[in-house]
Amino acid sequence: MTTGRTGSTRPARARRREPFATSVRRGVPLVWATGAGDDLTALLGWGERFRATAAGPDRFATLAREFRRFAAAADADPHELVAFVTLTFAAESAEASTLIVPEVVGRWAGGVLTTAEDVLPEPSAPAEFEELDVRPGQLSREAYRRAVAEAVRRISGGEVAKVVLARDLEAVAPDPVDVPAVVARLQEANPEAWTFHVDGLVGASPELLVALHEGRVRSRVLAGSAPVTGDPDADAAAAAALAASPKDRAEHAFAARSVVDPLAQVADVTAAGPAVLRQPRIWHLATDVSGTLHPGSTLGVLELAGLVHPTAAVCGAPTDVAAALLAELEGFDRGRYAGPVGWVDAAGDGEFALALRCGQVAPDGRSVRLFAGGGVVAASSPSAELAETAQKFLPMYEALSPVARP
Ligand SMILES: C=C(O[C@H]1C=CC=C(C(=O)O)[C@@H]1O)C(=O)O
Repeated sequence: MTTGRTGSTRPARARRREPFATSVRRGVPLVWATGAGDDLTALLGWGERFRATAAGPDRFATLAREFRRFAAAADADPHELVAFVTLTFAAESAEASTLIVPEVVGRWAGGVLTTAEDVLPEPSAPAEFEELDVRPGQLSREAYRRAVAEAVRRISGGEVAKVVLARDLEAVAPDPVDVPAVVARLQEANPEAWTFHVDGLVGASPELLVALHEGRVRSRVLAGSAPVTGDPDADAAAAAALAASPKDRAEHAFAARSVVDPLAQVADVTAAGPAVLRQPRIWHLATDVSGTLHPGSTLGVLELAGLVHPTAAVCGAPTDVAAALLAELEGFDRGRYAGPVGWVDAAGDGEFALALRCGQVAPDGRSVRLFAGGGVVAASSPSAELAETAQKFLPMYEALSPVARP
């Protein structure tokens, strides 16, 4: 399904020197942001010039085709014509995978917001502090523990090697959630992550599914976790234990292979890792993958995302068995959680994160469904996985309720 019109992109002409937190308060923009301080860069979008939605196994190809069709009719510099995209985790999801070309694109860098047109809304005033009421989601804590125990049994029986199991929470607000404030807090607290807001999906993911820039491919694969507590000695010990943990290294190896193998079919890639990566609330094992698309390749970043999704960081191994098992054991629709989220331009370049550490804001803005999951392998324990998911809810929880951080 598509709506919208075509037109041409005018040269950049409006520049505003203002904090990122002010730029995101101009209406409720589409957001893709990463970096700290002077290195913070963001792509922002206002309004809707074109929207395409898709479902099912062909959702990647459908959105890529619809965007190409739109771009072909638009008289624009391919690198200036940008779409924000969120795709569902599962082909069977009842939710839509959505691609939005904004009316106005903004680029925030070096303290300056640059837009092609000087038509932005004035920044809104922040909402009053409001504590959200966090309620159980569709999979209770006890049900999650049971699901992990059952997954370990199935792994021991040889049915599957790894499966990633998630649970959800419902954060309910008396007034509509102040999404710009949530975005600004997520970005400030998680500068190494990719902060996003696309079609009500908001979060800060530390995991880059795939990026493509003029033939150069990048990915950051994460799997294997330990909590960051703020105590330097305990944190150093946790990082060392994570780096040496056979359970986490096994969990990570599945994820790294699930990205490197498909990318190697279309690009010359090398992988560096795993290294221990510190996020504000959690350590991860991380492998950075980089390379160059094979000569003559016409693949864009959306097609690359479709090629690697779902990786074993969010699904498991073997992929098809793990996908069926997680659907059976979780028993809920993940929607866009753990699906690709990011942006693409009309040249096919762009960046996609895995939608982790995120929530889906309800259409009335009064609730946010939060998700977190963990990779289960033979040596996993239900209580440890439950604790790990609790740790992974923290970035969203802290951004929704502005509590002091250590
Ligand atoms: C599935 C999630 O995390 C993935 C990414 C990093 C580490 C993970 C882990 O250690 O289990 C997961 O594979 C999530 O945050 O919901």
